[in-house]
Amino acid sequence: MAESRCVGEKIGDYFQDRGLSARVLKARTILAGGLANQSSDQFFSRFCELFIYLSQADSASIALVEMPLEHDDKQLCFIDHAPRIQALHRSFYRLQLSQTPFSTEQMLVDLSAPRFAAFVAQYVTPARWAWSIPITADGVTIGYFSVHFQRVVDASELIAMLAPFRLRLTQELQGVKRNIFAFLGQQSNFCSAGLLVSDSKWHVLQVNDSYCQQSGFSREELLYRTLPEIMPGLVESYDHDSIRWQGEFNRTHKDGRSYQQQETMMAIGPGSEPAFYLIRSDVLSASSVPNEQVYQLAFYDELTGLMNRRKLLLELNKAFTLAQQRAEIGALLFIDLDRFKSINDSLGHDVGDWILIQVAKRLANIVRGDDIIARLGGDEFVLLLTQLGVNPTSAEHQAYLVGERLIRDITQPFQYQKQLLHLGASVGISLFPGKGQSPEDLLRQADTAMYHAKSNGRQSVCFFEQGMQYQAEHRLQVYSQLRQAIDKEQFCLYFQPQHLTENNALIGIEALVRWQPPGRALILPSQFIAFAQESDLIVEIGRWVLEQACSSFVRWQSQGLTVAKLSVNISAREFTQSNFVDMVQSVIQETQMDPRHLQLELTESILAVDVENAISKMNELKAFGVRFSVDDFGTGYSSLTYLKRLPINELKVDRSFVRDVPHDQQNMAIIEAIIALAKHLDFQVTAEGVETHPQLDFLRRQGCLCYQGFLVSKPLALAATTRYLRRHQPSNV
Ligand SMILES: Nc1nc2c(ncn2[C@@H]2O[C@H](COP(=O)(O)O[C@H]3[C@@H](O)[C@H](n4cnc5c(=O)[nH]c(N)nc54)O[C@@H]3COP(=O)(O)O)[C@@H](O)[C@H]2O)c(=O)[nH]1
Repeated sequence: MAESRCVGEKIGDYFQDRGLSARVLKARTILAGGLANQSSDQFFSRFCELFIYLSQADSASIALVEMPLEHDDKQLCFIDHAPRIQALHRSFYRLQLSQTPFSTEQMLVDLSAPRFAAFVAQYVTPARWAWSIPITADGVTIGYFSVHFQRVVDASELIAMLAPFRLRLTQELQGVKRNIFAFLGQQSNFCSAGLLVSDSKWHVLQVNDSYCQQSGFSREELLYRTLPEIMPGLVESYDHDSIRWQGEFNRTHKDGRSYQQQETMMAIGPGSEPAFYLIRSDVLSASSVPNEQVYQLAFYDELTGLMNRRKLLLELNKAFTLAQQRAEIGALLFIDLDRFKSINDSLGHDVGDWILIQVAKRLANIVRGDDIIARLGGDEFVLLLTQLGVNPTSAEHQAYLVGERLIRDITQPFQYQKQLLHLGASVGISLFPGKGQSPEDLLRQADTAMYHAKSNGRQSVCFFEQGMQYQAEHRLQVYSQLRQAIDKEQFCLYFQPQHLTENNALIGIEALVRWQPPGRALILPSQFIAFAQESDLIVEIGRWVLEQACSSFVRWQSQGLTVAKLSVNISAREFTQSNFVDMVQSVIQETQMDPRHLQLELTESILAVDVENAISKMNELKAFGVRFSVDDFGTGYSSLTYLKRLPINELKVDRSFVRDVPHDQQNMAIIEAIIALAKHLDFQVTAEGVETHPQLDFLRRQGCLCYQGFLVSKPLALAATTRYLRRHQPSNV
């Protein structure tokens, strides 16, 4: 049998092998460097180019799997491809799609098998091996990455090379899917005009039924070809400077008839360099859809009906010119919703979409006739206020009042079925026209100010100041350094022991992450965790921490070094991921950790966002044996009602309360109250940050079961933890 399928290797297994060869590490480094600053537009082609170079392959492609408009068969859209390899790659992808039960597995195929003979024969130097791996999101295959080789292939090496980039690959593919297919898929069913979408290199990515009927060609015959082949003369005539370009052409039907059609072409996608083009074709004798519809598709957000980024930039240009002519001030308010992501992740995209529509309606109620509202994508909205007068102080004040009002309106709960959903908003404002300021600058400045509003504790309004620009650049720098730290595995774990107050026996250890850049001092979590949380990198870091902590714990157990519990910190972004429970379970399985020893530390704020969802996730893991503690207890907002309903095992008294014991009577009273509450609810209590004997004596007297802190031990590196565990085994104490 010439074909070998790597049966049994599931995606989750790919990450197990940590004994990576120098070649793989070098390839990862080059890929990370080459991809770090790639925009979404360039990402796929750069990825393929680098992968071909590093794996000494012949060709590579990335394809998106999508249900077609007729719902008959799965479609493939080549995101990146060289025309000469299309047929070969396509036949391979089709084969993979037909293997439904194996669709989450990689495939390695010998192309000398008879079934590929017809395709291989078309090439002067056909590849010998084809390797393909699915790209999955939430367990669903959304695309494939495929590489073809002359040489014999080591699939495990390819997987190891790819592993750190899978998440980005998935995210980029999801972005394309959202942009293009949602856009065209929904519109084309009711559009009797022909519609095609091409990428910036003129490859046809999607076409609707009407175009197939007009031209007589099937979708299969049109996809993957180029616009110059299908519509000769169009690209050459197209005026890149016009927003919506139109021309008339004589076309030839598949059956040889010639007919005349009007073709309208416009660029879509963010920024000044469009990623896609939309082409509408109207057979001149029979057009029933108004051009208005095409305009609507290109300039308005499909979900909310608000203007999109492209239209906003056009309006901004107009507003700038007018403001300059009239010497009047305007303001741009950049709005980002707080907690939207948690709701979207936990309650699903339908609820997320519903919320966005409601927010759009509330914003519409705030604005005056001339003001403009746009949705830039995700949970980002923009309000453009014009004609705020000539006095900067007064203009600033008016913009501030609108910002405050919109925060107030958005903060009002949204009633979704029987649930009340709570959102917030952070608002950044930049005034215009400024010296040398372009519409794009204005948008960037308001975005930067919004970021500051968010880091000021959310729900606030912040004006742009020049110094913020430098901070924004700094953030970008930290982001790419953290990204590299993940790819190059520059993190390590420290462990802090936890002891019983009564007899000082060792009861647990808490895993605490550190960042060790080569040749530089160790970086504490306070310097990067908050940033990792904002940028979502925490999801990857968190998984790594859990894997490493569990693996170390299991290794200690196998050496006879026992300790009752391993605590691991979980951040809100990790917990609200829809696959959080699966992720924890798969790490437990991969590392063979006994879940009864694992305690996940969640903060009060995580639990307060969406209690029902938190309860269901925690119960699922509790059934598996996992335990939970509430970290930094007393510093956030805890409703006693939900505390009772959550499957919690332990409360951790925050070290800010312990710090001034025995001098601060108020904090001592709070500690007493927490311990009493825990007793009633049958939770254990661990006090954090214990540094002195009087603090320990006080906690012991109050009946606090466990403590951790510098008094007994600082967090220890791996080898020091092993020695510590050895010293504190019951037999050695
Ligand atoms: N999501 C994740 N968050 C993490 C992870 N690792 C850490 N963190 C978060 O960072 C916070 C700070 O951690 P760290 O700098 O490691 O500080 C810990 C201890 O060093 C410190 N500590 C412990 N005892 C004392 C003491 O006696 N005095 C004193 N001044 N500091 C002390 O407290 C931190 C442990 O606290 P806690 O987690 O609340 O138990 C940390 O709080 C996490 O929120 C991670 O992997 N993922």
